[in-house]
Amino acid sequence: MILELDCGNSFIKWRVISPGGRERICAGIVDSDDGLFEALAGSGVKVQRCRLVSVRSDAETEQLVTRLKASLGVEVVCAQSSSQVGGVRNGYHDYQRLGLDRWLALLGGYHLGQRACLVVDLGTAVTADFVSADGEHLGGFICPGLPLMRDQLSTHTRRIRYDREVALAALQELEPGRSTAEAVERGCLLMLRGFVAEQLAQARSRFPGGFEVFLTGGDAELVRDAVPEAQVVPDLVFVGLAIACPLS
Ligand SMILES: Nc1ncnc2c1ncn2[C@@H]1O[C@H](COP(=O)(O)OP(=O)(O)OP(=O)(O)O)[C@@H](O)[C@H]1O
Ligand SMILES: CC(C)(CO)[C@@H](O)C(=O)NCCC(=O)O
Ligand SMILES: [K+]
Repeated sequence: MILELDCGNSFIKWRVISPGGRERICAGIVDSDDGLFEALAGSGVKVQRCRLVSVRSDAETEQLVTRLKASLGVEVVCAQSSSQVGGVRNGYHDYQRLGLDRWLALLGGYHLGQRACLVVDLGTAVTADFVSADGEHLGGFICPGLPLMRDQLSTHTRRIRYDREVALAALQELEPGRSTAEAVERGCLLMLRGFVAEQLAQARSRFPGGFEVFLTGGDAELVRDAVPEAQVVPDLVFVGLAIACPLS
């Protein structure tokens, strides 16, 4: 079995796939390293190999890798920055600065789409990246994701306060809010949808020959009806991880 990890700023997404990579055995989302080891122990699967991508600090990533090696007794392969992989060329001036989750998601998108693509990842941060039909990464955009937008509002104002359950209910529709929770939750979601719509408009003018749109990340579902033509691929980073870190 192969254990795959996507270590983001807020959560670790994990999954276990069959040795050939065709079958997904189990998967989950945890909010800490401890949570990961608990979930793995609970799943009862025997892991033989492990690969991961992390956008955490080098120290945090090394700590997790050390613990994985010790507790599972396996080698751990970490995705690394690269200027070129799988027919895609990194578009950053300094390719090492491009977030590895973005790099893998766009490798995955280009691999699945086989033509120009727009990849939008909606997590703690929201990112959009453009890849041309011939595999040139044209760069992208980063903005705060929904969790950061709402936290900033409540941190920097005195009267914006409401609890999490009210927030979830507020997103059932997008009429102008009649409570603080509705006004903030819907306002932030409209900002996200506006961002995604703008990326789509940019892709249309950049790629007149057509393109694929991929949505991924924990909040992808919240914007999907703003982009009916998009494919929602929750595991897109893992598609790219398999390309960047093939296990022989
Ligand atoms: N089961 C879940 N557990 C946690 N968050 C979830 C879950 N399902 C959906 N989400 C949403 O996913 C968002 C987090 O997205 P995601 O897990 O893609 O990124 P992240 O790890 O926080 O950050 P990064 O962008 O650095 O990967 C949260 O805002 C939350 O609303
Ligand atoms: C933007 C995030 C936080 C998204 O997870 C990550 O890709 C990252 O830390 N990137 C580094 C900065 C950059 O991509 O330019
Ligand atoms: K991510």
